[in-house]
Amino acid sequence: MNGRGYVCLIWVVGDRCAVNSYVEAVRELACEILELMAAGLRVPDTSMLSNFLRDSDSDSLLRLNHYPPLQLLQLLNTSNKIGFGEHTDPQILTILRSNDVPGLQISPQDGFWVPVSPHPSTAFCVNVGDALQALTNGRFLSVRHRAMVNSCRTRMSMAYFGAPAPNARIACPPELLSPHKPNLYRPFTWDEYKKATYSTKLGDTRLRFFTVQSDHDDLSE
Ligand SMILES: O=C(O)CCC(=O)C(=O)O
Ligand SMILES: [Fe+2]
Repeated sequence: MNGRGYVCLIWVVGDRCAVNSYVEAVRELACEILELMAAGLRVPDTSMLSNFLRDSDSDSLLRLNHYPPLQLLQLLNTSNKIGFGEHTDPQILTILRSNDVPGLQISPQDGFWVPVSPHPSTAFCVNVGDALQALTNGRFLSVRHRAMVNSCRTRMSMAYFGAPAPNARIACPPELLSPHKPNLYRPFTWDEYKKATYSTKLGDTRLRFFTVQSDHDDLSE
């Protein structure tokens, strides 16, 4: 247990070849999605977002989550139905798939949770992360989500988090700025954002430390 519920984080060490092929394929998918998003935003350089993931120093990662069934957890005298507490993903884009056990929920609005049905053989769930929200000046919003445990079945999920390189500068392109849409976030590096992530709680909205108005906010408050 890692203090985030009953999620068991496994860093992949098994069949490297299969894992590498999977990561390459989902990275390509994420890049194509980001290029379509950039085109939709009419950014002249449509690879401006995908380049972050293609960078050889990209901090992208693959995470496997394992949620034992509630019945089993109750034998251990714990009955927390939340497997992974509510949060937004800090990175640019997440490509997630799970086995056929439901559990993922998204919150389009405070206090409301909408279940996302699993489609293990036909569909991925794609989450906008905080860095993409900043890069698009809030045109795309990072989605708050959580994962519940199932009462009798084990749930497993696999998430590819497409991230920038540590020293990459996260700044909205000038084409997305106008007097009516001024910059919401000050430029920051991915390293700075990761530090903010580590020094706050899982469910915190860390982008607030990077809003233009909060230039002088103290992370330790
Ligand atoms: O297991 C899930 O469906 C969600 C996992 C998740 O949100 C994460 O790993 O960041
Ligand atoms: Fe997540």
